[in-house]
Amino acid sequence: MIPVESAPDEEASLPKANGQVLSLPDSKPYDVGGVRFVPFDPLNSTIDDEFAEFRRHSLSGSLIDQASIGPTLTDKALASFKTVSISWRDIRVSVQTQTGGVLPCTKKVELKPILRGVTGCAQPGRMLAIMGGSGAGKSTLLTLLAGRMPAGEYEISGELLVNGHGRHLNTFRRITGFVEQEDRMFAELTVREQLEISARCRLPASMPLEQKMRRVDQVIYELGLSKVADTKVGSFESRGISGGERKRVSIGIELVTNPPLLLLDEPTSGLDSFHAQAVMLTMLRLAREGRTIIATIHQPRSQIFQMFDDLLLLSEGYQVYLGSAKEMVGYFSQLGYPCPAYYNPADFALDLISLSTHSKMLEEQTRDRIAYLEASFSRHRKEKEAKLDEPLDDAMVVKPKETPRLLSFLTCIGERKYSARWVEQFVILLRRSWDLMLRDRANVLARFLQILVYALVLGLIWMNTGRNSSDERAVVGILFYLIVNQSFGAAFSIVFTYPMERSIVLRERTSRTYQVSAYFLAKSLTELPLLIVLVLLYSCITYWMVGLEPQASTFFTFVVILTLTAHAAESITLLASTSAKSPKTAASFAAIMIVLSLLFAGFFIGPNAMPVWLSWIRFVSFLSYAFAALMTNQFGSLPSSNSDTSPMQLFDVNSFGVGGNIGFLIMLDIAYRSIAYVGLLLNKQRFQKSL
Ligand SMILES: Nc1ncnc2c1ncn2[C@@H]1O[C@H](COP(=O)(O)OP(=O)(O)OP(=O)(O)O)[C@@H](O)[C@H]1O
Repeated sequence: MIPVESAPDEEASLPKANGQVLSLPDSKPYDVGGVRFVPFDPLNSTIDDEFAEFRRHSLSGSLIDQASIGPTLTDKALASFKTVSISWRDIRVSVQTQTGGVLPCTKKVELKPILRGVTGCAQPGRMLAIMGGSGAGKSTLLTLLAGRMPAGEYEISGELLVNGHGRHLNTFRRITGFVEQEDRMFAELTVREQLEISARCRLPASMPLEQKMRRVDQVIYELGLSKVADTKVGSFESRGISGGERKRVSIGIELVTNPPLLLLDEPTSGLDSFHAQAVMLTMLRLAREGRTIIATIHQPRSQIFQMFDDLLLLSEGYQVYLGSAKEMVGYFSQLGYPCPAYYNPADFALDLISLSTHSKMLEEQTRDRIAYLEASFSRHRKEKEAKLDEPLDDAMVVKPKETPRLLSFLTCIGERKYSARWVEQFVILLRRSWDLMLRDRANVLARFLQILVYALVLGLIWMNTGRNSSDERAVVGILFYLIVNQSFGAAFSIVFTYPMERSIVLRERTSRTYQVSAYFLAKSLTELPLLIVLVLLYSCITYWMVGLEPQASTFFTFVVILTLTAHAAESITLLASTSAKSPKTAASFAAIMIVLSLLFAGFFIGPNAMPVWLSWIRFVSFLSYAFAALMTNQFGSLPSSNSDTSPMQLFDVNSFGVGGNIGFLIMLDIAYRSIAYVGLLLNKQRFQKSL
């Protein structure tokens, strides 16, 4: 274990010479923060023996008896592996694209190839870089290797093995850390909090909390985040940690579970060269501890390029190189493309394999060159393919050496689908939701201000109206306005909450951090105390200023009805927002539902005057029960001067009484929330089931 208390700071932890951060030597032992690292012997595979390597690692990446495992990895078999090698062969991916006009009959569906036969392998203790120009297919390949290809859109073929076996995608995803290009996390949480949530939810329930926290400390140290551990991550609006630190937090969220295979999509994008180098150095260190690291990367500087062990080059979906990163320049030189002196090999490779569209002539030239490079690589591959069927002798089997720092992988992965128990997930999420709500102080203050303004303006406009018994119609208008006001206030306060969290929640759900039910309940309960306080404040001002029925029991019943109305409005909004993909769509859906509830509440049009085929809407309109409950509460016990013109008669208020209407209101509220929960459950990322 790394002595966390005496952890050196981030810069001190990087190997240096003359003040310059250096790339780590490939195979020599090195010191980091007083700890001696003994890296794996690099396997020094070259393009010439690529297939021998591919074969060896497919069969020997695991340290267990291969014969005891079936063709597809089960959880139990997987847990026996200490390291993971992944190999793929002739991967082809195409996507269906639509061209043509707006009308369905004028549209043409075409199959666009993205990857056209890609082969490779990634081995423990090594870092593989996938490079290529923009649109070459890097992210597609990485996403496919991570087992996260979106369902429906893509056609995929090829072979993919994990430690020599077909993979079970759900299990595979659990042992894989996938760091996306975009950093999706809560701006208001600190670095430590982000990692703690990941550790507490994703490490096994049997692991003591102290050990989980030690793991968080260790990751913070490993990623050089000690100085910013208690700083908020921040966002575009509120400055927090730097871009490089953000990227490392994203990596840390995946790293706390100690995955043996880490895939990173453009981990250096948007970073300055110093931070890019620091991030990649961290990756190299993690690789040398025995992990398998695969990263897509765009135009790395030469120091970063030197850190790669293996390289896979893609051009327009074609594979033009696979092998040792160091051998790449020699390989292209043999093909007649020497790298100029003092040139960054990464720049050289990208210039060589990129399609230029500046002029027709250049495009033709570069296309021919790419075709030649692809054909050369293909020839090379076919020569070696025959060797794959030859039996391997024992001497060829490579077993990674255990280093003092080699972590015991997969001990961190629990046997259950979700590592933490439901109650624990719920408590963690409740705490997070609560913190997020309170830390968004501007929003809480705005909600208080909004309630005060609404209540005071309303009270001033209709001051003492209720005390003037001849003005019963005006009181009805006020009662209806109160519930409409509460409904829209509550709806707009939460309409953006879920859509704004959606991308983070989707990421967390994909990595099986928690169950949706724990998240949903935690989120629902967090809103409740603030809602009650706000309704109470609103009622205290309006009720007495307007001069409604002065008994205490009527007042408290009024508060209960208004609270339930606001809660039901929140539920219907949640229903709209969990089914929508963007805040704008959520707001439109919520507005439609609340306006329909309002139109059929019985204020504008009585039940008998409603068109028969539409009148069913009043039964699912929460405002119709809220309005009837408020009317009965206000007028139910009052002797009317003229029963024909009493407000209860005029508005055809139902005879369920206050209790009955409150009961229906609660039932509708529960129904809306339940549908919202189902919407949330279904609104998830879906992945291809094959490969
Ligand atoms: N769902 C899709 N629909 C249409 N085209 C797609 C789809 N997915 C990928 N592509 C296309 O496939 C090609 C490869 O995309 P990919 O994102 O893998 O490239 P990349 O090498 O990662 O590029 P960059 O470095 O710019 O991110 C691109 O031309 C992209 O437009």
